[in-house]
Amino acid sequence: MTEEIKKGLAGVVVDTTAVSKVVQETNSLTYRGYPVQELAAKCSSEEVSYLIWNGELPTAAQLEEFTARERAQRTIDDKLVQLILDLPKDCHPMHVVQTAVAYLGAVDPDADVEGVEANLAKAERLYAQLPTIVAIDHRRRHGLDPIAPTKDLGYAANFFKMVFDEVPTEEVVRCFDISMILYAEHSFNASTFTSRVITSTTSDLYSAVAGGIGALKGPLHGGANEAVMAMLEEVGSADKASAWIDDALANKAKIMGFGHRVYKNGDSRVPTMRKAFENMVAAKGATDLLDLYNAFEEDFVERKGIYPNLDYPSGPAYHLMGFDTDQFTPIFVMARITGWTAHIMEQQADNALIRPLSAYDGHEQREVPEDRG
Ligand SMILES: CC(=O)SCCNC(=O)CCNC(=O)[C@H](O)C(C)(C)COP(=O)(O)OP(=O)(O)OC[C@H]1O[C@@H](n2cnc3c(N)ncnc32)[C@H](O)[C@@H]1OP(=O)(O)O
Ligand SMILES: O=C([O-])CC(=O)C(=O)O
Repeated sequence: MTEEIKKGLAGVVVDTTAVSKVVQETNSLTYRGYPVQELAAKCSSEEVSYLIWNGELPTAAQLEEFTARERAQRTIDDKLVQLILDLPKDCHPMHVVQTAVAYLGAVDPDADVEGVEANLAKAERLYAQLPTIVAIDHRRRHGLDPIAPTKDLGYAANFFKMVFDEVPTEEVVRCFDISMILYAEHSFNASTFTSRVITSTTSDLYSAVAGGIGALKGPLHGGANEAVMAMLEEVGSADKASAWIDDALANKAKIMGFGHRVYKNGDSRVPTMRKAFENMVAAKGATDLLDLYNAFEEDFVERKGIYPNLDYPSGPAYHLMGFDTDQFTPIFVMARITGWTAHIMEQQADNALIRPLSAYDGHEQREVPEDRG
């Protein structure tokens, strides 16, 4: 029998989803039917998370209840704080986030309770606590004590306060919030699919999220926002972009922040995030970085016809917000927790074990030799 191999599952439709729709032909993305650009223009990231989980935008009363629940759950227990503080300072922050999620699963007596109600409660708790986890990890690496979350600030502003002990201008907070909206969900990407595979075995939500974190870490996926910044720093300035690209292409390197499995003519989210990045450039007076960003993009697109993905503008935007490069992907986790958990609930509601086939190309069957030398 000759099987057709779909390497990387490219082009394979494996299930249905009502969470979001990515349309390659029109470069469009909708969450529960709403265009992501409109959500970014008109909503807070909290409203968008509510939408992704519940299928509808919240009313004012629903939003008030949801944000009150979120704010009330931000504090993490002292044992988890200590666990984070005890991890090696030079480990990747994604390992810290993954360890913290595994811990939260270990101490949740309802970890294995299935169903939307139980899983939504866990999803909301993770959403509320991930910023606290990321902030503590940032501060310990700088030799600083944790800063407790405050109930008086919104999701994004509270995160800045916990990381930097100050809240930047409203404009900077809004740029960050927009990145949270754009990163929240993207159909069957590698990390969401990983979470769905784990859920399909009837494993628990924490295990599925921890698996998603592992998949997101890789530079071909979420890790690209860190790799973009490292690359731009290595290039140095706009006038060096062309020669750097020459070298990279001669070495057959993948250029980080460009290309996408689904979008071949540009990522639906890039124009919105690019605008947010430009706002950050204006706020920080970082025109050199914008010049480099533009020169690099123009040169690479002209040569290869491969367009930037969301990680290209978000990496330098986070840099200008003051975050360390190796915290960019944990910040992505803070946003994507919403999408992952919505998919976990969707998978659980109509489950089939995900188990594809493979074509064998190893040794012919053979006998184990008696004499093995
Ligand atoms: C939030 C996110 O996860 S968005 C994705 C973030 N990842 C990155 O930015 C990493 C860089 N990009 C890539 O590696 C790829 O574009 C991926 C992994 C995102 C998508 O890959 P695929 O859909 O498998 O595309 P594929 O690898 O088949 O690319 C098709 C061709 O374009 C080339 N190509 C695609 N992206 C790039 C790139 N960034 N740099 C150089 N060449 C590229 C490939 O080498 C390939 O060329 P070939 O046909 O001569 O072999
Ligand atoms: O959809 C993908 O393959 C990757 C991506 O852009 C995302 O997860 O946001």
